[in-house]
Amino acid sequence: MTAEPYRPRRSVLYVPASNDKALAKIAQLSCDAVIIDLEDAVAPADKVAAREKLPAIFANRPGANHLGHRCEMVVRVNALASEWGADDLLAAAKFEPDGILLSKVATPRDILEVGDVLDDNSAPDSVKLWAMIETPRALLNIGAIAELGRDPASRLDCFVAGTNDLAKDTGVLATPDRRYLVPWLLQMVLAARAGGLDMLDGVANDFRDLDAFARECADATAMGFDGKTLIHPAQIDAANRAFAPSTAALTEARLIKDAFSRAENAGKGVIALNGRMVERLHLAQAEKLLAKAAAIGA
Ligand SMILES: CC(C)(COP(=O)(O)OP(=O)(O)OC[C@H]1O[C@@H](n2cnc3c(N)ncnc32)[C@H](O)[C@@H]1OP(=O)(O)O)[C@@H](O)C(=O)NCCC(=O)NCCSC(=O)C[C@H](O)C(=O)O
Ligand SMILES: [Mg+2]
Repeated sequence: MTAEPYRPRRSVLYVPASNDKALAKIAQLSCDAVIIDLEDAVAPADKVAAREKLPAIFANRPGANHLGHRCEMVVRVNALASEWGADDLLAAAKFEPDGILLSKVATPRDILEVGDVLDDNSAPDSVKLWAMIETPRALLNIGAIAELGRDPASRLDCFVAGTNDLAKDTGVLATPDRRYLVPWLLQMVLAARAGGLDMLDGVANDFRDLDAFARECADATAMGFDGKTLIHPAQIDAANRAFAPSTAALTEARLIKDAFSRAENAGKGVIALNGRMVERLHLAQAEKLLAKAAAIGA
């Protein structure tokens, strides 16, 4: 696997395809990506009409911002086993979204089958697959699913935690501190890293409580998530802040970079910096962080 340039996915907002007012807002939002939802945000009676809005939605695809980033457009389709899934997939693929988010994934086969459909329909390689990790079977199979990320032909690019469905299907209590979900969230991060995938945290349903939301973002950052899925525009700024490198981390990264660039440290694998051991792996980490900060203008 070669390292790809950093693509920010700090804030990823679900927008129900059935909600015209919300759809009209997309161009003004400062989130890194939107997920046009055909799945759980859309009532069964509205599913077909929601899918028929895709041409108009993609006709208004946002352009690049001042840093050259375009808000990614991803479509979440209904489970392939459902009556809508296959048609959703073919309809979404036509608009060459940045990603197609598969709901209720259970096994690697679910990803491979969709990849085959996209290949058969000549979808360009730029159309990636994102997978919801929201079923007990997905969690049990997560290592094998993540392994697909190591093969670019699979198109698998990103995992999204579906904590609402996980709580529903397992009976786990979703407490404000998410203590019973944390082991599974960490397992998702680990698997995503093994497969070279991005990993997005699940949604915070209580969208009016921005203090609780900021705490949840801080926890997600500490757990290693790349960003958070959101349900309301009010959550965007806090997510963008939380998943950006902190000032302290950037200061530390610059110190490490400066130290290794000094003549006396040339060729050294390990140095002492302010009483701490610093290795070249820390330099690589620091350079990655600085590149991330540059990409988001932090
Ligand atoms: C939760 C909501 C139903 C709340 O909507 P509403 O009461 O209309 O909120 P506001 O009045 O505060 O909205 C203010 C304005 O912002 C716009 N808005 C609201 N939400 C969005 C959005 N998601 N994207 C874009 N714009 C949005 C409103 O239209 C208002 O605009 P205006 O009137 O012009 O000022 C609603 O926020 C909502 O529907 N959110 C998304 C819900 C959703 O997509 N759910 C499914 C995904 S979550 C999930 O499935 C998790 C996962 O699968 C799991 O298992 O965990
Ligand atoms: Mg779900």
